[in-house]
Amino acid sequence: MEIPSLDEHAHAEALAQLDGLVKPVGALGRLEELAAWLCAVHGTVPPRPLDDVRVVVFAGDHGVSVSGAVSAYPRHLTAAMVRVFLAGESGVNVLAREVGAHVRVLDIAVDDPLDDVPDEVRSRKIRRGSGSIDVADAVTGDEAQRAFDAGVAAADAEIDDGADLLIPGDMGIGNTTIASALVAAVLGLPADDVVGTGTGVDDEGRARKVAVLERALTRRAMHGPMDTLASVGSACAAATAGFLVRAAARRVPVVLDGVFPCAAAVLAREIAPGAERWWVAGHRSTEPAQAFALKALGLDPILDLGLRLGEGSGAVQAVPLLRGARAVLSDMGRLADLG
Ligand SMILES: O=C(O)c1ccc[n+]([C@@H]2O[C@H](COP(=O)([O-])O)[C@@H](O)[C@H]2O)c1
Ligand SMILES: Cc1cc2nc[nH]c2cc1C
Repeated sequence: MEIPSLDEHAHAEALAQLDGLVKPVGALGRLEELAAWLCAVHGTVPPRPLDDVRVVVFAGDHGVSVSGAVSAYPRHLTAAMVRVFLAGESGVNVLAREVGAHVRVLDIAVDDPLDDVPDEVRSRKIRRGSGSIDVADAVTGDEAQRAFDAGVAAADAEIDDGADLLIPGDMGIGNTTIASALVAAVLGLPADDVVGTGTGVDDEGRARKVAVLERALTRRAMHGPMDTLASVGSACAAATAGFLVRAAARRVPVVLDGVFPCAAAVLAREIAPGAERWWVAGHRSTEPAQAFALKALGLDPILDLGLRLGEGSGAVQAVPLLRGARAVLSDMGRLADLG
């Protein structure tokens, strides 16, 4: 998929106009950078409003959680949380409402039956029951590709429906182990450096996660990003990567959230170099793998609130700052007009 360049002319013009606003040069700090980035994304100064913000939560289970040893919570919570998203009562639902963002949940690979949820939630389902990455591939190469394509289609659906800004969210017990494995595999990092405590495992739980990664990373050679997604990733990671690449290809900005979407972003960047220019990092999670992923992507998180919920919850909190950055360029007075 071809990734367009950002508009460098609009970026330079934005920086020049920012310097001329009624404030000391540079006084709006990071907001100025974000304003210029939005101009480069939209190719206009000021950028367009970000009215229609959409979170798509990719929900799925991971074979690695079957043993119950890598998460502080039982795997059945993945399916249960899908119903919570649909009821509008999850953390991201509540926070998204505050900023007027829409939340959709997609069952990509939830293991427990979800026969009671609307068909559209399951319309992009890839499979149930994935491999535990320490002993087997998570999914087949064909499933990884189909999941990637499902993510592409999910982005297309939101963009065709008028989305101005996209946020990939995640829900999946055990997915911090998967995210860490992906980051370690692509960046060549030791397991012990990338593994965190996820939902809150103790030292022994963390040591089990490290052992899983060590086995997963040496189990077999991986040949390219799609093979890595199949081997130590998951259908959800592949779908998130597809979503990210498509947003960039269609010039729609993305706010990245915590460790899982950021790990998927590292893979997406391998698949489509340059796509990362269309993304900003919404917040810094507590997971070390997210810090490595952001560094590799060259992204500096907007917020640092100690969040580790996932779902897209941190990214939605950055939306008012992006809107503020746009408003500065659009509505502030100019020094030159002071006389
Ligand atoms: O976004 C993060 O950085 C983050 C950090 C820790 C946990 N989570 C969420 O918690 C779940 C994964 O945690 P775990 O311990 O089961 O691997 C999954 O549903 C994630 O959305 C998310
Ligand atoms: C309750 C709960 C909600 C979540 N949201 C994202 N990950 C989660 C993990 C748990 C355990």
